[in-house]
Amino acid sequence: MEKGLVVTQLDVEPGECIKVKGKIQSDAKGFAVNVGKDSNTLMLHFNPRFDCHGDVNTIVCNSKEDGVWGEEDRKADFPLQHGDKIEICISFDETEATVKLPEAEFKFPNRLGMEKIEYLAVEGDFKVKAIKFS
Ligand SMILES: CCCO[C@@H]1O[C@H](CO)[C@@H](O[C@@H]2O[C@H](CO)[C@H](O)[C@H](OCc3cn(Cc4ccccc4)nn3)[C@H]2O)[C@H](O)[C@H]1NC(C)=O
Repeated sequence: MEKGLVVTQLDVEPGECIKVKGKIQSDAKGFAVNVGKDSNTLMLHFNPRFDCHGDVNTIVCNSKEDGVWGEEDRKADFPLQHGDKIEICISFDETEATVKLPEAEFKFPNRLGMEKIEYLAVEGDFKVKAIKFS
């Protein structure tokens, strides 16, 4: 399977923002935005599922430590639609990560106590248009 976008060697600190602008494919089954240290150590796996892994219209968040997934956190809201052009803004502090979407905001605990984000990956049915760090 083709990999999506991967950015390494980042140094994103608490309070700073990672902005990923793009389009959800019109036939999207799901996509994921991963941030953390590397692919095996994730502060946040933000995974909107339109219809995959047995979930329909569900946002699943999780962490990954040394390659092992943590406990999933399923969000109540699903403010996304096929074909949406959106900007996803991810920031964090010592206690939690925040994901801001155009019409919703989600929190996820900083379970690993990460003090910087060095890795960003976007996978699945999301076409990245731009990335901005602010
Ligand atoms: C009930 C017993 C089985 O539980 C199921 O176990 C599955 C395997 O662990 C869980 O699915 C995994 O959940 C992880 C988060 O907790 C990740 O989402 C795993 O996917 C990683 C991944 C990303 N990608 C790239 C990608 C991402 C998005 C769309 C297309 C490709 N390929 N594999 C995904 O395979 C799935 O969320 C879980 N379902 C439940 C309800 O717990």
